[in-house]
Amino acid sequence: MFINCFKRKKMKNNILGLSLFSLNKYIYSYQRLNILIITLFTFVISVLDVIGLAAIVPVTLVFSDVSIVKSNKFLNLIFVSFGFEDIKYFILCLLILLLGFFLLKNIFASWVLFMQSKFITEISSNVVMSQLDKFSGMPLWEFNNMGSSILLSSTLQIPSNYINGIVRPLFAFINEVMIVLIIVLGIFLFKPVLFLVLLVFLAPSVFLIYRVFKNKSESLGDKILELRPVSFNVLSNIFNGFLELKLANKLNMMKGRLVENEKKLHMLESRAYVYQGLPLRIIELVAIIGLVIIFIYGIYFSSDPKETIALLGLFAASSYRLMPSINRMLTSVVTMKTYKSAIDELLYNYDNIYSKKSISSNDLKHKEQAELTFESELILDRISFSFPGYDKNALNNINLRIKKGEIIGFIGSSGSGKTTLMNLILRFYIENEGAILVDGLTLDESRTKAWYQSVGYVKQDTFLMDASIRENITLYDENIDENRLTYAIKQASLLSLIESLPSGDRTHIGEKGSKLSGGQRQRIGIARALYKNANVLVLDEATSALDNETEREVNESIHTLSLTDITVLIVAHRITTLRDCNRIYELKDGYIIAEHQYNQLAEKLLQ
Ligand SMILES: Nc1ncnc2c1ncn2[C@@H]1O[C@H](COP(=O)(O)OP(=O)(O)OP(=O)(O)O)[C@@H](O)[C@H]1O
Repeated sequence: MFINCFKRKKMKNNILGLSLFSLNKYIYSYQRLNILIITLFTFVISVLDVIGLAAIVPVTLVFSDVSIVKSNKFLNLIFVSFGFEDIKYFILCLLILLLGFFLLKNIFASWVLFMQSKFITEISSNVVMSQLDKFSGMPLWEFNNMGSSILLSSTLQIPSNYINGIVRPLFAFINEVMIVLIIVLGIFLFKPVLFLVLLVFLAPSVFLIYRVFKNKSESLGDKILELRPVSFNVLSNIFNGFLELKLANKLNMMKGRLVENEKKLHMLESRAYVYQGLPLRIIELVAIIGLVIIFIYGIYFSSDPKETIALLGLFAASSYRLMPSINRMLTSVVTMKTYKSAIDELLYNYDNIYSKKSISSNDLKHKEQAELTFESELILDRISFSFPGYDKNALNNINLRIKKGEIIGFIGSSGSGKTTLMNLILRFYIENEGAILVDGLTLDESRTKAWYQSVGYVKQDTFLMDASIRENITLYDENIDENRLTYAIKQASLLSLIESLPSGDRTHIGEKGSKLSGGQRQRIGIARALYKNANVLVLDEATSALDNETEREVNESIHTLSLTDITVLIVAHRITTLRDCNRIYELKDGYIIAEHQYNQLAEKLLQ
């Protein structure tokens, strides 16, 4: 569940609350015990840290005045109980004990750090998976509108920003807060005067540093997040339009835009880096001012110089330990502020995009799925559809009755609604009015998953991977059904091609099928649908970009399909593609305006 606006406003400025809230979303119930154990161990380390700090005091006391071993009750008890005779040997043993303690403490602390990093890696996988789920559940038009640069940034860059800019600093902050609190509590109990000195010097300066840097960091983070997709976008344009840009002599201009944007980004990142280092410098200065003030107090106001020296020693020791911790605390919060926008991107963007006009895969996960077979007919009953935000319908009152095994063609001028109609049949879009029925059953959310399994889709630019032919047909099926593969290859008229290749169907086809002709690519798309055992095959503009010879090859595949019981819906600009159709519907402005037979239509067009 995502938080409502009220909570959102309240949390908006509280980076710690917001970070904890967001983290909660990405920790699954079985991982909660881990986080408890890690927090407990972190607490133990903090206590050990304070013990280590406190242990330095008796050792330095013994060094400054050896007679303390006898006069101090506690030290004397150890000295006598363990049968020590030589004070020097006793001090040596104390030092070895101290060393051993620090060694073990630091080994344990490193192990906990390792556990923590492992846990953060798990969270990072959860974040990426959750982002991918979001996009795979997106309505088609939103997905297309988004563009690949946003997709890249949202699934790779933003999760990485979130982990490195929010989760790691949050864990570091929690570690340091525990240490600081325990040290401060120890000082309060042991030396209230020192506690007061720390309170007067360190607390206000820490607060001031935080106030100064937090807003600067947040605005820096926002700017960085804005600029990052710009670089992705320019790069993607350079990649996709390499040829055209080169011919138009615009490649250098594009490179310039990329470099300019990266320069701005690096400047912002450098500033963020400086902001992260500054607090330590300021805290160090404040600590030195504290030392000077204790000195002045000792010289002018104290009657007991020993007390001043002890106070100075303790102040120096605790500042020495507290300074890095306070610095890390501040740096963590400043970093979290810098990357706050990553939380906004993860939690709030793309969450409310699911409209009723599309079924998202998230919806399907939660809906009980029913079986569906297609044995008789597919009916489109008074279908109307408009895109969100558009008043005009893209489709109006579409009525169709398609029998199993029929081949149906769709023609019409550009923008008449052919692709929209196919997207409705494929259930990428959902009608505003009317219904689609398969064998009398309404194609609602409960039957969408089963329907996805029975339809195949071949577009003009068939999706092809840089893999072998068989991998492209089976889409990396782990248990390939060889009989079905052979059937699909034959029906899609790919057999002669495969037989001519030295590695047969194991031949790699290059990026986007660059080693194949247009017709061969389309036929791989058809074979894929056949391998999937699709009952319905949608060919959208599958032959419009092909030359006559390759079009003939694809048409041959369509003809072979017409002899099977597969239902084929063909959207075409080329009339010859529709030769095997039982009927051809003509669309205009979202209406079906005519029904044709191939021969009549061909004659009409020839006249
Ligand atoms: N994502 C979208 N958002 C808003 N309107 C859209 C969207 N996609 C298509 N349309 C509009 O819907 C109408 C039908 O478009 P569609 O793509 O279905 O036409 P088409 O007949 O397939 O055209 P073509 O032959 O050029 O592919 C057009 O007016 C188009 O502008």
